[in-house]
Amino acid sequence: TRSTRPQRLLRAVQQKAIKGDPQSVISAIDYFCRHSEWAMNVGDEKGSILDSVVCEVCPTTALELGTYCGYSTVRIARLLPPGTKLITLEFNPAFAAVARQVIEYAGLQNKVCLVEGASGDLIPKMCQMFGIKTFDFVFIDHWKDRYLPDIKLLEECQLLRKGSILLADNVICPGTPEYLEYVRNSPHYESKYFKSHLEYTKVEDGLEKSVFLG
Ligand SMILES: CCCNc1ncnc2c1ncn2[C@@H]1O[C@H](/C=C/CNC(=O)c2cc(-c3ccc(F)cc3)cc(O)c2O)[C@@H](O)[C@H]1O
Ligand SMILES: [Mg+2]
Repeated sequence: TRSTRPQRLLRAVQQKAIKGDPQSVISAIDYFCRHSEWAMNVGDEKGSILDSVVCEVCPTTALELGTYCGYSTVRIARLLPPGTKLITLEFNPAFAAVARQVIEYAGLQNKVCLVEGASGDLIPKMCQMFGIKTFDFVFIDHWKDRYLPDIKLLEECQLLRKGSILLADNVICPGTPEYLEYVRNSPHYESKYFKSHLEYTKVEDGLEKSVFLG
């Protein structure tokens, strides 16, 4: 049977990147998506905004919703100091299998914990599974209609603290109108929009950075 796009993306990493070199894995995926097949990775332009926010926050605990092929997982994990963990949630087993291999190729398996399952089921288990009290940083890039319910769940589970940073992809394209309305109007958040472009295209998109105020 035909390979899937994530499998072809993984093959491009294995053929073009250097094992243990996260930057070469990132470049191989960006090259594949620009010159072979578009894929819904955050990409290089929004990715450098992601990098700067991660470096500014220096999180000790980080969560990613929607691993897909592990591109943003590698971008985030490569910037984390030793001893910190990025927990990434992915409910599609085929995507999770590809992501594990991408993360391992980058040599970042010790900084990442990929948990297979739905965010709605797993978020309430973060404390019992990992002893996590609160997350310093959350990157949101899963199904767009799940952004809002999942941050409300993070609030309910008391997994956010004063100063926790949420960074959401695709707030323009495909768009997350309910999420934007909430974080921009809620007294519990201070929000800022980072204008950019949809990965590998000239279409406008951007990232919304929201600080939880408690
Ligand atoms: C139970 C569902 C909610 N909980 C969930 N828990 C764990 N993982 C979940 C997940 N939802 C979705 N996922 C996973 O996240 C990923 C989903 C990402 C959805 N992303 C998009 O749709 C997207 C789409 C575009 C896009 C933009 C323009 C266009 F023309 C076509 C596509 C661009 C992006 O950057 C995107 O992120 C998959 O790997 C999926 O299996
Ligand atoms: Mg996205």
